Amino acid sequence: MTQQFTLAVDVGNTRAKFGVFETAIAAAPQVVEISAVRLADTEDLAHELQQWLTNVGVSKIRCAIIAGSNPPARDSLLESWPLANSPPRLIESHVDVPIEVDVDEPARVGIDRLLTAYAAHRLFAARQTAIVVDSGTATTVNLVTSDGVFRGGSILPGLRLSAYALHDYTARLPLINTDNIGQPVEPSDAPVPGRNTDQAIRSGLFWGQLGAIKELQSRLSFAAVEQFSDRTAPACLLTGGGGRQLSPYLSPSVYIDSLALHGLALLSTSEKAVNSGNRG
Ligand SMILES: Nc1ncnc2c1ncn2[C@@H]1O[C@H](COP(=O)(O)OP(=O)(O)O)[C@@H](O)[C@H]1O
Ligand SMILES: CC(C)(COP(=O)(O)O)[C@@H](O)C(=O)NCCC(=O)O
Ligand SMILES: [K+]
Repeated sequence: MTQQFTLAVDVGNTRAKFGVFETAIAAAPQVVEISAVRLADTEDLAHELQQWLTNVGVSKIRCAIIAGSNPPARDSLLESWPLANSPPRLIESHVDVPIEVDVDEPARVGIDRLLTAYAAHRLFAARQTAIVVDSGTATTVNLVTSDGVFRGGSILPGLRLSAYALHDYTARLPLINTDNIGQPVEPSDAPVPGRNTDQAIRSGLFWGQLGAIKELQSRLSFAAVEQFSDRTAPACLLTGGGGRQLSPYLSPSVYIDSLALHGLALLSTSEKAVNSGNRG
């Protein structure tokens, strides 16, 4: 069995996610390290990546693979790619992801949505309907039927974006900080009924986001049966920077840190990547 370390990079609209995986043909990629850098906090992603690899002590990257919903930031990282011996394979288009895409315009679907759908079906919900929730800059709630076909989904503003929208487009609403990666939200953090503006926004944003996701989950579960005759019990997979906050309230659901990276790591074990010469 060929064993190797794969570097996967997913450049989102808020954060770039870095992952090192142990990958082997015909085996699920194993996480070695995952990290994320806020784009607003760095001028030089390439330097951050290099620094991170040094810190985690992974010196022998055998192949690198990159994608992202934020092409300008992705491209600036590509231009100053720090690993001369491991030029990254770019996953840019739906034709690079081995998943059938049943929507009007497959080319317009965010590559992050396809990668999470692919990882969900191949790694976490192989014989089930999968509902994939990515709580990122935007929140996306997507359907993958048990035959592994991406059926589309819904896009709504994410928690942070919604907080900014309330502040930026009103005269009197304060900017509420919703950032809380890794910490579950307690009901006391978002009290209902809110007794002041701060609490009203907090509870509106959090329970509203949660309610929207639940409604979409229920509609997608119904659509799986009614439109696609898919009667398997749906699995709900949750990822993204807001995922951990939402996860306790979306049960049963499984939270997976940076699910798109898992999709990239899995892709790196496919024939095309193995033969592409991306070896350090
Ligand atoms: N410290 C934080 N900084 C930024 N976003 C955070 C933080 N904590 C939680 N979040 C949530 O994570 C979301 C961004 O998730 P992320 O996975 O980084 O998105 P993207 O894939 O779009 O880059 C924000 O909208 C916000 O709701
Ligand atoms: C919806 C998204 C902005 C989500 O990106 P993210 O918030 O995770 O950075 C991205 O998937 C995107 O730009 N999609 C293009 C339109 C579509 O998926 O149909
Ligand atoms: K994303």
